[in-house]
Amino acid sequence: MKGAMMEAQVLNPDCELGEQCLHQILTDVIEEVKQSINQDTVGAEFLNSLLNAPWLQSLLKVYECLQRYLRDSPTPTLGCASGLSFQLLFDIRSLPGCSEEANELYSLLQQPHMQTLLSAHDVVAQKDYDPALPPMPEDLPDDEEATRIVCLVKNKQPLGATIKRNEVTGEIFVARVIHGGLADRSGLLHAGDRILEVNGFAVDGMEPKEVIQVVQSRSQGTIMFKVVPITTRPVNNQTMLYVRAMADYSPQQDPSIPCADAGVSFRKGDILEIVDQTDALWWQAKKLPSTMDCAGLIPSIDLLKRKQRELWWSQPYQPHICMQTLSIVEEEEDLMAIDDKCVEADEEAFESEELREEDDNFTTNEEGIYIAGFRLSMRLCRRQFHSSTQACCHTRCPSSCYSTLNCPYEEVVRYQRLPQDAHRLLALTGPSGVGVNELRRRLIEMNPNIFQGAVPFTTRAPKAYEKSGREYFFISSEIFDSMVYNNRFLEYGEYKGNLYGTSIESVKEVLNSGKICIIDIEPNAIQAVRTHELRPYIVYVKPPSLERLRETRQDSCIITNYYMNRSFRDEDFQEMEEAARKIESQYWQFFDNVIVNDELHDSCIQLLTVVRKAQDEPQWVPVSWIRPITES
Ligand SMILES: Nc1ncnc2c1ncn2[C@@H]1O[C@H](COP(=O)(O)OP(=O)(O)OP(=O)(O)O)[C@@H](O)[C@H]1O
Repeated sequence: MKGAMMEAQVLNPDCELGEQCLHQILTDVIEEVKQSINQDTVGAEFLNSLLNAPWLQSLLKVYECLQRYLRDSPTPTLGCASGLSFQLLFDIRSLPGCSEEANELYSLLQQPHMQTLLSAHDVVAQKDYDPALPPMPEDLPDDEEATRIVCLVKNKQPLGATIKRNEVTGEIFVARVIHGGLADRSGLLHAGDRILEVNGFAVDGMEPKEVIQVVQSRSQGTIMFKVVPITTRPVNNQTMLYVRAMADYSPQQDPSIPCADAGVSFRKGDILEIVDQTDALWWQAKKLPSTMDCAGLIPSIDLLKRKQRELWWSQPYQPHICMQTLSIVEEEEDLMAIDDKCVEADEEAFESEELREEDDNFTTNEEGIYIAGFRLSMRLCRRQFHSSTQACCHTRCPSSCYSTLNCPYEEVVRYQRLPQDAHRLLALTGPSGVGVNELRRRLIEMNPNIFQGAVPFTTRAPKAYEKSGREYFFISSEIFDSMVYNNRFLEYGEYKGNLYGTSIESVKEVLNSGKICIIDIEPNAIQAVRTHELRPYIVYVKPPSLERLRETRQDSCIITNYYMNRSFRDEDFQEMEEAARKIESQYWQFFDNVIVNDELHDSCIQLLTVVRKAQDEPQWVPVSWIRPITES
């Protein structure tokens, strides 16, 4: 702007900057910009439209006037022009015969516009800007309460306040003012104000419902409240808080909510902006993304915990997944009796299958680059745990088993990975057979320089062709146990007497190398993966409809506990659908993204988009990942 002014000064030498003739300067600048528009410059067009804007022109004119006023600092020649005009009117009227000019002056001074102008002149001249209040009535009783008349102009929006009745006195109070609602924006109604009248109706003794009827009888227009304002208003020192809901909530199904219409319903995984926590039981929040100004009621963390606990106790007892120990798994393995109808693949069979994998290029890509983390034993070991009654939890479990009960809202912040930060771990999960490994493999194959799997650990002996650190890290049972003891595994388990596990170190090694680590995890390992060092982005691979499964998996094969690569059957699809339902009901809140694996090609493209999003776009992540809680 300074540059523009200098330029303008050159254009019009008659205009001195000292005289503040900005308007003239601007006109010259516009002229200059017009010429540059001929050169088809987009920036110049924009500047032209900006400088031509009527509001800017008017503003500058006002500015000039004010500058002139400040410079001249005029003083009024008289302070009571309206008084003088009355005197004149009186004098003219009392003249026996008056000239034409006197008559014209009389009619001019009599005009309301002129009188208002003179009166405004006097206010400015006398600097008498305070409102004139009527004198206080002298017979006011000493105990008279100060009342306030509040007029709100209601449109179709709700008023944004709830009321309650004092059961002893029958008085009606404003219970709460909803953040961002009409009442809140007016700044005139506050929680604790006692309502005396609504639209002229005295409300003392009325039921809250009746009061609301009076309010609602006027859906639009002015609503007048006569209130006794609360004397000590709580200081509003609210800070904005963002949380991820870990439970579902429906105000319509909650008999304890003070006003269901003011409630906000939410589902697991929704992000809520909490704007008011004044009330110990009912907070005010907005569900994001939101275009609404007005917040609504949600249960506070303590109240929601209580509700969750009540619900939990009212449900039939189920042994919790985290209560199982390794010995139980061993028993589970015994339960894996050989089904007459199945041919159980024995160790040898698996070995030969593993060899065949190599031949099939299953773990090497076209360039012969080895892809870690797809070995059958590891996959079968995990699958066995998953399919065996879902009762085992061989995952590092830093949070409590009842984490949802302990923390129905998880505090989150917006996190944008910086280019110099390690990539976020990409963890895929889904029901067995849905295609998690297929998608993962394709992604790594497409771009082995960008994506890499984590090399698992095992206690089994290496085969002749295997290399430690490639297929597996081969370690002793003692070392494996100590790693378990030290919580170094994201998940681990036993298969045919050997232990297998994915360690945090394996994942970190990939991340530290600058690549994107992509792993598949069982849903019950999600909690273990969600740490600030890995900052995982969790993608749920969801099966499409049964119909689409039948259509798309016609030529695909499934690896079951007993069969290698057998064709999908209808019961596999049904099992997959059932497993998906269970996973979604338990873990939905942890999913950052969902891919419905319908057409494989489309799913791969979707996954690539998701990966880019995960690494390059801001995401809501637990606050503890950004500000780790230090233990004292
Ligand atoms: N969208 C798809 N269309 C057709 N076939 C698919 C699709 N996705 C995966 N498949 C095939 O389904 C079979 C099972 O997929 P995959 O092995 O990836 O399952 P998974 O989810 O890893 O399950 P598990 O962990 O139990 O092995 C494979 O033969 C795979 O090629």
